[in-house]
Amino acid sequence: MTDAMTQAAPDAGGAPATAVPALEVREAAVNLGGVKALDGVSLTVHDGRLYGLAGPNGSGKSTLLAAISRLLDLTSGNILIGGADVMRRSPFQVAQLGLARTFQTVRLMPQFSVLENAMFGADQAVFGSSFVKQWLMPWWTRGREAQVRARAEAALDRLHLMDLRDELPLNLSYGTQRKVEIARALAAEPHLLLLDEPTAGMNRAERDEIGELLLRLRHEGVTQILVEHDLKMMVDICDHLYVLDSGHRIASGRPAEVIREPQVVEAYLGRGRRAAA
Ligand SMILES: Nc1ncnc2c1ncn2[C@@H]1O[C@H](COP(=O)(O)OP(=O)(O)OP(=O)(O)O)[C@@H](O)[C@H]1O
Repeated sequence: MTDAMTQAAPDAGGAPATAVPALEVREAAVNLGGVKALDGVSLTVHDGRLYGLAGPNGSGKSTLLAAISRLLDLTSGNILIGGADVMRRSPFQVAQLGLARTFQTVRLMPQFSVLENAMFGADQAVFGSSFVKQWLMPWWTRGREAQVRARAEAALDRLHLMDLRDELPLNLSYGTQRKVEIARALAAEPHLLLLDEPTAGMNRAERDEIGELLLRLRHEGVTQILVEHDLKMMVDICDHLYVLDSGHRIASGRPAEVIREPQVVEAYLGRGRRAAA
């Protein structure tokens, strides 16, 4: 299916396509140490929808999220967030466009409490780059701190983590640490949220809880891209599914239909068959 068809299609539960997409990836290519981690990938993400990004190990999903959040350079191609050219901006400036993300491996700061970790997520969104004000106007800083704390507490509350606000991350289970990471991203009150395997290491109940949270965020208008190996979860909650394989986009469309496409089945199963042979 082409992107033009994707935009015209009445995706299940999706909001109408807007004139300026929340995100456009145009022919993105990334070479990493001689490997074509991405090779001409294009995709379009519309406001307020929940997109799945699937693909077997090494297909380029994390590389794509890293490029969108400006943590690595494209070799060629372009990425636009709300029409703004990401490649001309620093990661900080990209966050200012309303982007927040979680990482494949937990990246909490172990010496800080759960609440303080969540406050880091809100910090940049509230303080922006007004460093001079922070030094010269302590009363301004105190006011902003209260805002940061309130946002962090609201985000922790959404994930039922307020009882753990004073704990250090290392005292928490891996699944709970992942939830703190999601809270940190939510504390930024993002418009576009990238989630790299947010349920890895979680039990079934925790996965269901995260699935419900992402659906709630979707109903609140947060545009999301979810990288996830659990295809059932993708089918259950995503409006649209993109599938990568070996750095190429191999499928795009309604999740329940996409996972049955022969090239998707081959990408997931063929690899296992070839390895077993
Ligand atoms: N720093 C790096 N140097 C060289 N090659 C890399 C580097 N990081 C990733 N790659 C390669 O780029 C390709 C895409 O990797 P990427 O991590 O984006 O895949 P993925 O779909 O996220 O995989 P997974 O599901 O296992 O997380 C793989 O072939 C990987 O080995």
